[in-house]
Amino acid sequence: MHDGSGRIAVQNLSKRFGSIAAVQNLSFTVEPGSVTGFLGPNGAGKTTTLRMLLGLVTPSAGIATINGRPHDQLGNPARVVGSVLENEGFHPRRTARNHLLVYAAAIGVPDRRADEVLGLVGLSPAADRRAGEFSLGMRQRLALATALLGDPQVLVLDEPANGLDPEGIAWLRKFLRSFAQQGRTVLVSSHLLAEVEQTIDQVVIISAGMTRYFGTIDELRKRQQPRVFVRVSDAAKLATALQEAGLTQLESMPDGHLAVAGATVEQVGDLALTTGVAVYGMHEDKADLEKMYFGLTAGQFTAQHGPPPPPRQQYYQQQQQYYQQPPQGWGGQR
Ligand SMILES: Nc1ncnc2c1ncn2[C@@H]1O[C@H](COP(=O)(O)OP(=O)(O)OP(=O)(O)O)[C@@H](O)[C@H]1O
Repeated sequence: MHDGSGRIAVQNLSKRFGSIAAVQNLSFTVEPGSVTGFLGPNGAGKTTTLRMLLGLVTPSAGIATINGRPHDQLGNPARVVGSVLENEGFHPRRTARNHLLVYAAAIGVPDRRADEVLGLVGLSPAADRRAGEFSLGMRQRLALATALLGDPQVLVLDEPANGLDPEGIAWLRKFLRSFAQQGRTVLVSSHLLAEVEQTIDQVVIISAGMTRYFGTIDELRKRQQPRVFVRVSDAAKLATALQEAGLTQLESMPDGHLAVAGATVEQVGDLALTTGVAVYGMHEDKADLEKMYFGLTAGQFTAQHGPPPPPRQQYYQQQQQYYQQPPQGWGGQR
């Protein structure tokens, strides 16, 4: 049987659909008590990965486990993991409560659980309305209620904020956090960092089916370096002075600015003054998580067809420093 840990482990997971490498050697873990974001642009392989985790797609290589077991070895999986995937279908003429009663019977939980989960997702007032009349946001809540029927230890949600209004998103955020605070596990996919940034503790970022970053969101924030952009009378002279002062991460921008990473405007201004170059303009580019996410996932479509052209290539390579190798010690491929 499974180990009851609430841990999700994805190890060297790959999936090919003919010539398309949808997922390539992906590895990450999701621990209980946390909300983990699973981020990547459209077509990055998120849904395919989640479907492999949930036993709906067979991996070409590698293994995805929940509680130490692949999905098909979980016994009564609805008691362990609840999931909401894209395009969940509901019988349009069935009421929300009836829909839940059918599922409750299928997984062997008492009927009263249907009303409990309707309450949990804020759908009690709509219990007797037909699902066909529901808005997209209400359907998302009903799908979540269905996932919660078995009182699972683990929740896996694919783009759950789709169709939710700002109030719905705020509600979902609070719900997922309190679910995780009970020592449960939440893995939530999105293609928008901003949508999940305030909800998640951990993040797995993928692009073109490969892991680009795996770690805490705080660590990701810390890795960002603000840059100072300066336009001067003699950029080469200032660059030499900056390097001598230990500020070596420099880049000449196409618009003539010199970008200096890890420096303050005061440092750059003072150095320009002592070096004797005139400053025509200067601004600081504050650390921006969204920009960094974009940098990590940029090139998804160019990477497979040769290197992207400069200056993007330069930027892309810079971002590689943020790439964090998955933890060592994974088992081999299955
Ligand atoms: N059943 C399938 N047959 C063929 N190709 C597939 C199949 N499912 C997914 N793919 C391809 O695998 C790649 C990854 O798709 P996937 O749906 O996993 O990405 P995603 O990150 O979930 O994207 P989105 O955010 O748009 O939902 C895409 O190129 C997609 O076209």
